[in-house]
Amino acid sequence: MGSDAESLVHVLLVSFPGQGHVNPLLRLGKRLASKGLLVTFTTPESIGKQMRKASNIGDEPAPVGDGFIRFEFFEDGWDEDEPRRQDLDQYLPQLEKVGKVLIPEMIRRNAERNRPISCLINNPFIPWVSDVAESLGLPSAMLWVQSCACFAAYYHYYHGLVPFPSESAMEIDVRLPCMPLLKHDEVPSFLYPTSPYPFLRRAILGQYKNLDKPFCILMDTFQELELEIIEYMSKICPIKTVGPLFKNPKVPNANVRGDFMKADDCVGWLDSKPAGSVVYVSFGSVVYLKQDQWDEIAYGLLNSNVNFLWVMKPPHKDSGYTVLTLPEGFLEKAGDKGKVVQWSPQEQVLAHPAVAAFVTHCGWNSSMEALASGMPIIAFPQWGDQVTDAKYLVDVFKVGVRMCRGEAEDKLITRDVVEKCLLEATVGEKAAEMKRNALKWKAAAEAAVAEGGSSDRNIQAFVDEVKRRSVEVALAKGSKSTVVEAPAAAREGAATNGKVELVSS
Ligand SMILES: O=c1ccn([C@@H]2O[C@H](COP(=O)(O)OP(=O)(O)O)[C@@H](O)[C@H]2O)c(=O)[nH]1
Ligand SMILES: O=C(O)c1ccc(O[C@@H]2O[C@H](CO)[C@@H](O)[C@H](O)[C@H]2O)cc1
Repeated sequence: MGSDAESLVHVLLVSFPGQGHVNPLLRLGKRLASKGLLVTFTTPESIGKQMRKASNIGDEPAPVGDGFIRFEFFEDGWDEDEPRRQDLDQYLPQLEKVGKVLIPEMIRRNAERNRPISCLINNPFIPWVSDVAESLGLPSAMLWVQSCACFAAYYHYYHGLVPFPSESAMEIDVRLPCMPLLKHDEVPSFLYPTSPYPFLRRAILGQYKNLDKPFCILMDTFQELELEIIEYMSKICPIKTVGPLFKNPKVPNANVRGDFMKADDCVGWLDSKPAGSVVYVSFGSVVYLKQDQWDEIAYGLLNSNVNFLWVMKPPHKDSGYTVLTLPEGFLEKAGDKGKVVQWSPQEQVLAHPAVAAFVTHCGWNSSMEALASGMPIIAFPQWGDQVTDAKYLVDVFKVGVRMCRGEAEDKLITRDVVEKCLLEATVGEKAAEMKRNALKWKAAAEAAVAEGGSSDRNIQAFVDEVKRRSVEVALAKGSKSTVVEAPAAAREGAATNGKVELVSS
């Protein structure tokens, strides 16, 4: 490794191996690197292998702005084709067991190679990373990869601060401070007493048991987007909003990506379409719909006569999901009006002028990417935070129409409803109003990440704090200190705590 990289303060990012977790943590890594840190990103080798195959990940540290990012994966102790990886109730304890041994070894190895690690950062589902940090006398931080509203909902549930739906009162609304009233089915669905995903409830709440350990909770949201709830929760927890992380003004083209699958080429096809004529349809990396729902979406797309780009990712062989098919003759009928891919370069798609609207499952990454790209959405949430995100996208941020309320409703959304929503979001006054609102959020997001904006100031303050703590760590360990520049002076300028004014019908 070049001596330049060795002289930098070094942070280790440990990610849960899910696409919706890797993407924001890797984006944070690039942002920290661009501000002059050496960043090592790690996740299990099973995913590392996929990332190396799909993306441009080399063995050497990649320069990003003033710093570098590098990758080091760790074995999770299971055979390559172990099906239990698909069962989080079995996989999370396995990750904890091996991670608690292998991450300290990785840290020791790096120290021996003259690049001592000064801070650990994890994302949800692997809260034991802060135990590892504590046991080694290192500071730790956590990147929350959902909205602050969801963070607040889980926090209030975990501490029993307000009543949530329970077996005896399934349909109660939930009133949380500084948030709109949430109907029972707008609360993160892992908290429903009937949730079929109790392991995901356990996984996400696991972080709250360890919430006193990280010195900072970074969030992929921005001040102006969730102003009141961020201010409220910041009085309780050490929150710093740093989003939208996917917008990195300093290194927009950094070639380091974390896709698990190579994206299919669809930009050429989008280039051939008129501006604002295409609907992009994607349900993220883990949601799978049933075949009858898939068919209704297919016919809704055909009947609406819109151009469409549809992501149809193959399920993991051990996931228990069957491979979805398209109705007979669908592709022929669609002709050049439609394109179906297995995985898309979503950031590029959402930024493309041909795209008019996004049918999304409302995962938080997709939601932030849409908001920050000025893209109206058609909400098709299924579970977890998605149902809360849909509520905010439609009723609070006012950038979307609702196509469904979530998997718990167990309702087939018919082709007529699909068609109606597609047209509502792409043609007429309501569509124009949503686009105006979306463009306001795009501008607000750009201001937040621009030099001196709210997220940029928070990242800079975090980097300064990591550097300050690295000196303490080095002194405590009696080892050679890493070179630390003086903390950047507090930045002035584009900061605003103003609200974004929305157009409302
Ligand atoms: O075809 C696709 C579908 C998704 N994504 C990316 O995968 C992530 C999905 O995260 P999200 O939180 O939206 O949903 P999850 O997959 O975790 O349910 C986002 O960053 C998307 O940009 C992508 O690059 N191509
Ligand atoms: O790999 C899994 O089993 C897995 C991956 C991701 C999951 O949740 C997704 O995470 C996103 C970030 O928290 C969230 O916004 C999205 O809605 C979820 O689908 C769950 C399981």
